[in-house]
Amino acid sequence: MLRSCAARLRTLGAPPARRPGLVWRLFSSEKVIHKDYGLPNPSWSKDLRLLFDQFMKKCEDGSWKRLPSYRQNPQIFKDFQTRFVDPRFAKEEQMSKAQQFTRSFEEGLGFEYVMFYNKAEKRMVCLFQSGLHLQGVPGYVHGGAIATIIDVTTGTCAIAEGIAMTANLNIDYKKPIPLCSVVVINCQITKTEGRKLFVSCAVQSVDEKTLHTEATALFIKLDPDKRLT
Ligand SMILES: CCCCC/C=C\C/C=C\CCCCCCCC(=O)SCCNC(=O)CCNC(=O)[C@H](O)C(C)(C)COP(=O)(O)OP(=O)(O)OC[C@H]1O[C@@H](n2cnc3c(N)ncnc32)[C@H](O)[C@@H]1OP(=O)(O)O
Repeated sequence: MLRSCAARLRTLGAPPARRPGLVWRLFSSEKVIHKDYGLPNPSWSKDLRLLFDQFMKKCEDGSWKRLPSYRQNPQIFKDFQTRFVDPRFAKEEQMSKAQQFTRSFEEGLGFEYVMFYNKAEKRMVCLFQSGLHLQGVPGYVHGGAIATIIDVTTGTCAIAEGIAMTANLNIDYKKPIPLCSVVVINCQITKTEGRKLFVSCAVQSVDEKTLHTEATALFIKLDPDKRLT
């Protein structure tokens, strides 16, 4: 498994394939191309590509939607920044350089993933391939990296309902995740109580035979009249 990961990484010197990105126009003549990281790249294994294709098929009837994914703060957070980020701690110039943690690694070395959302079922599926720089004990993914991708998947599921932050995250690590393997992270909103969103999550192997991790999370929708700090 490790060897096949290394072999894939050797191909990364090749020029990146052209892939669609989001174009944000700042001024009429100025364009910034934002690369969509939720699309296949040369580091993706056969498993990840096969699952990606299966889920893209599920998108054809509109029940599932692939979520694009960018390094910079997504547009949905622009309002968050204005309302909740204290300019004393985060200067505008710094904020323009801020990156989503999970997208800040070199291609193939960190978190390679794509998420699919089913609005009717309030369900999010993340297809996740861990890179060599996410190692914890030798040959396995670090527990903090697993917590991170669970937080991001459950968080994105919650944020689909409105801007929210993690208040609580409980994780049961049942079986270690081999480094460079692909796992399927399945989560769903199970209950909503006022501003509280309860999300359950399971991390399974591609063949669904191994349950690696289970988690529950509580997200709180932010009150626009309350400061965070
Ligand atoms: C398909 C479309 C998708 C669109 C998605 C698009 C883009 C997504 C792109 C990127 C997604 C990135 C996802 C990132 C996810 C990562 C999330 C994080 O990591 S957040 C960082 C970690 N969290 C924090 O730092 C939060 C710190 N805590 C707080 O700031 C506050 O506690 C709070 C969570 C904001 C809540 O504070 P608030 O004052 O608003 O609430 P209250 O305290 O009044 O509580 C309300 C209610 O909740 C109960 N509560 C609060 N905390 C807990 C807890 N820990 N456990 C249990 N219950 C809790 C509290 O008792 C109140 O209950 P009640 O009303 O019944 O009294």
